[in-house]
Amino acid sequence: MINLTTALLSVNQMQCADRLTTASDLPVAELMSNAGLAVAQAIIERWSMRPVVVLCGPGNNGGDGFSTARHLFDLGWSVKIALLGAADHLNGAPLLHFQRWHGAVIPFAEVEFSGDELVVDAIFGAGLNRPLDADVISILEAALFKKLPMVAIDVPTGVMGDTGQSFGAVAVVLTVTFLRKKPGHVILPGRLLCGEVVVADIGYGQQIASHLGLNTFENDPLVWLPDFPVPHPFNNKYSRGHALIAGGYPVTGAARLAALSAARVGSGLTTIAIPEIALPIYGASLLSIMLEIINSSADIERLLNDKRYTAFLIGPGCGVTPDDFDLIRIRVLAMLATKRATVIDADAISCFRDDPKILFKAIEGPCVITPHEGEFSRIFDLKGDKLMRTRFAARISGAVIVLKGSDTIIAAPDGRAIINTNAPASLATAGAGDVLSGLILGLLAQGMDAFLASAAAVWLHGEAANDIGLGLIADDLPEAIPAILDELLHPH
Ligand SMILES: NC(=O)C1=CN([C@@H]2O[C@H](COP(=O)(O)OP(=O)(O)OC[C@H]3O[C@@H](n4cnc5c(N)ncnc54)[C@H](OP(=O)(O)O)[C@@H]3O)[C@@H](O)[C@H]2O)[C@H](O)CC1
Ligand SMILES: [K+]
Repeated sequence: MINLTTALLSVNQMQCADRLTTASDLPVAELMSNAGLAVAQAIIERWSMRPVVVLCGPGNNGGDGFSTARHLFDLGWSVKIALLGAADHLNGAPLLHFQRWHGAVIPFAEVEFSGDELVVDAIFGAGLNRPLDADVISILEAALFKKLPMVAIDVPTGVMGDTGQSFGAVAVVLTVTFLRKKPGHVILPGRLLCGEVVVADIGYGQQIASHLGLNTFENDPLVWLPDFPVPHPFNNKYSRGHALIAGGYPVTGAARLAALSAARVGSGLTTIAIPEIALPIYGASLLSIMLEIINSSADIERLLNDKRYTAFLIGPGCGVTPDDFDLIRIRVLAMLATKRATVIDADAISCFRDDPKILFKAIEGPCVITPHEGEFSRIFDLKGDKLMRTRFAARISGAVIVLKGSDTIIAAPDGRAIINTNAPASLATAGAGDVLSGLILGLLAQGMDAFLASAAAVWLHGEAANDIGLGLIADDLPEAIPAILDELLHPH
């Protein structure tokens, strides 16, 4: 069972949490009061007292706003409420909190932000279900134009909680959400629009998380560290697996980067299978990485039948010309036929563009496919948000899908998904993808579960890039892995 600490809540799961909680012990109005107190708390921890305007919508998000306004007012702050729509449309808990408010209330149309120095966005939250109307967009843009810091309740108005997509949202400084983050807090552009995210427990109780069927997580060692292969005294180089990479020619750097990465992340042995013509190039630059010459399909068969190889990688540097396609496809299918862990990257993905079903049908063992958006669209004809597309691709292919980007998503065929948030923009550089596929290969070679190995590799990849900083080139990444592993496995 994956640690639920970094689990993300869908809008439905949030509503389920509300129902489970209000059915048992806490009425919605009290949850709402606690929500307002949490928002007020987060504000006073970050800003000195100043005039605040709370923009309130017609539903429970607005209700949180009324409650926030009252808590700030009770602390001596100067607060006014701007209400979208008519007060007599309010009902339930929002109405109750509106009735407890005795300060100024102005209609949205009269908001000018004159004298205001802080804006609380309590217009729409989890209930957003369509693009914003012009009056809402203009008020948000007016606040932005006046450079007023904004605090969003639950999510910035206009951000879809389940997907991170924006329908007219503007960036806020701070977002206060409840019980757990939503996917919209970590997937782009939502992540960038939310600013700092504070998660408050407003009375749900942590045990409720285990009743919500949570299957989406923010990437963090908490999710996969228990399954991470750690060297131990009884290890020998054979017990730590043997990674095999199909080496390209004349593009040889990709496979070498992948091999170094697999070795650095702990694969006991790492071999690159290369055509004889490439021997001088590979041989001149590699020491601990071994080489196998393959000049015929019989050579490949011999290698793949050797059970000592525990995981395969094909794709980096394969070279995409039509006559290459057939050879690459044959090799991919031969690797998959062994049912041993296989990573399929780059051109080994693209070469199935004409008939992806051939690839999907051959996937019976642990398999990880690592496309960027372009390669993804060559084998998956899917529309919709990134999280849904990655999940669906995993389900129809039977592979773990690593859809790369600043918000890489790792999805398993069983529906679980992990969203990565540590990757710096400097990773958009040639060869970084080869390093990532090598890291995944190295962990698979040691027997790690394909889904968790992919998440761990994506996280290590981002951490290494953060350690290196600007000016990063892919060549630096494998050498940065030991320090990350040391920090991860031997925290100081
Ligand atoms: N126990 C609880 O429920 C708690 C909830 N919390 C807060 O509640 C919000 C979610 O509240 P909800 O009422 O479900 O939805 P919103 O307040 O986000 O939106 C209200 C309604 O507005 C309509 N809507 C949606 N999108 C738009 C739009 N673009 N333009 C205009 N109107 C829109 C929609 O109603 P319709 O009938 O018009 O479809 C929404 O229902 C959650 O975010 C939390 O902040 C508390 O935090 C905890 C307790
Ligand atoms: K909001």
